[in-house]
Amino acid sequence: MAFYLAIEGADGAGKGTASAALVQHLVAGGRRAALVSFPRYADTVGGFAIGEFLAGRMGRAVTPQAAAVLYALDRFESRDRLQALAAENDVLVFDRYLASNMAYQGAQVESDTAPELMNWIAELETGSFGLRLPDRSVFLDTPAAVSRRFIAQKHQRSYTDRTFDEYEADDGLQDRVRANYRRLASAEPSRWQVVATTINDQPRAPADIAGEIAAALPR
Ligand SMILES: Nc1ncnc2c1ncn2[C@@H]1O[C@H](COP(=O)(O)OP(=O)(O)O)[C@@H](O)[C@H]1O
Ligand SMILES: Cc1cn([C@H]2C[C@H](O)[C@@H](COP(=O)(O)OP(=O)(O)O)O2)c(=O)[nH]c1=O
Repeated sequence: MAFYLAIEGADGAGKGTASAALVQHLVAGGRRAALVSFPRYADTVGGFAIGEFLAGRMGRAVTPQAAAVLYALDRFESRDRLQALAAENDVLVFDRYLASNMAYQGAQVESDTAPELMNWIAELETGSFGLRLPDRSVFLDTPAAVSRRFIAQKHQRSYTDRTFDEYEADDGLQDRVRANYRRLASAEPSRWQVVATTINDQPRAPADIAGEIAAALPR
C-alpha cells in the first residue's frame, strides 16, 4: 500500500515547491512517487465549486461546514484517481490533504468552538466520505512575512486573477491557521513532522527541505 504523505501549511508556505522537490528527491532515490494537489479545481465538481467561492463569485457567504463538505467532496470524487496512483507508487505526496480542511475551517469560528468543528471535519472526511487518513502530515512552518512574499510570486491561478484570494488576503485567518496546524501536530506527534522552511527568515533551498522530509520516512 502506498504511503500517504501530506504537505500542509498556510497559504504561501512553499507547499507546492517543497512537494515537487520531494517527489524529485524520492524518484532520484529509486522510489516510485507521485504528486497530487488539492483542491483539484479543474477535475471535480467539488473542486470547481471551491474555485468559485475562493474567487468571491458565490453570491452568499459559505459557512465553514458547507466549505468543508465541498473540500471533502473534491477528495471523494478523486478516489479512483488516488487508488490508481496508489497501485503504481510507493509514496503519494499530497500538496494539501485532510488537515487543510480542519485547520482552515477551524480558523473561521470562535477559538472555543474550533476543536469541535475540526473533530467534526475529521469524522466527515474519514467516516461519511470514507477517505483514508494520511500516514504522515508535514507542517511547513513558514513565517507570515515570508509567506506573503511567496504568495506575491505565485503563478497565475486557474480560478482568479487576484494576487491574493479570499483566504490569502486575511492575515488574522492565516495566523489562526498556523496555530491550528501547531495544535494538530502537537496532539499527534507520531503522525506529524514540523519542518522549518527558513533559517533566520531566509528560505531554505527546496531540495534541503525535501531531504529533511524524506529522511524521516520509513524505509
Ligand atoms: N524554499 C523556497 N525558496 C525560495 N522560493 C520559494 C521557496 N518556496 C516557495 N518559493 C517561492 O514562493 C512561491 C510560492 O510557493 P508555493 O510552493 O507555490 O507555495 P504554496 O504551495 O504553499 O502556496 C513559489 O513560486 C516560489 O517563487
Ligand atoms: C485542500 C483544502 C484547501 N483549503 C483551502 C486552503 C487555501 O486557502 C485554499 C486554496 O488551496 P491552495 O492549496 O492554496 O490552492 P492555490 O494555491 O492554487 O490557491 O483552500 C481548505 O480550506 N480545505 C481543504 O481541504
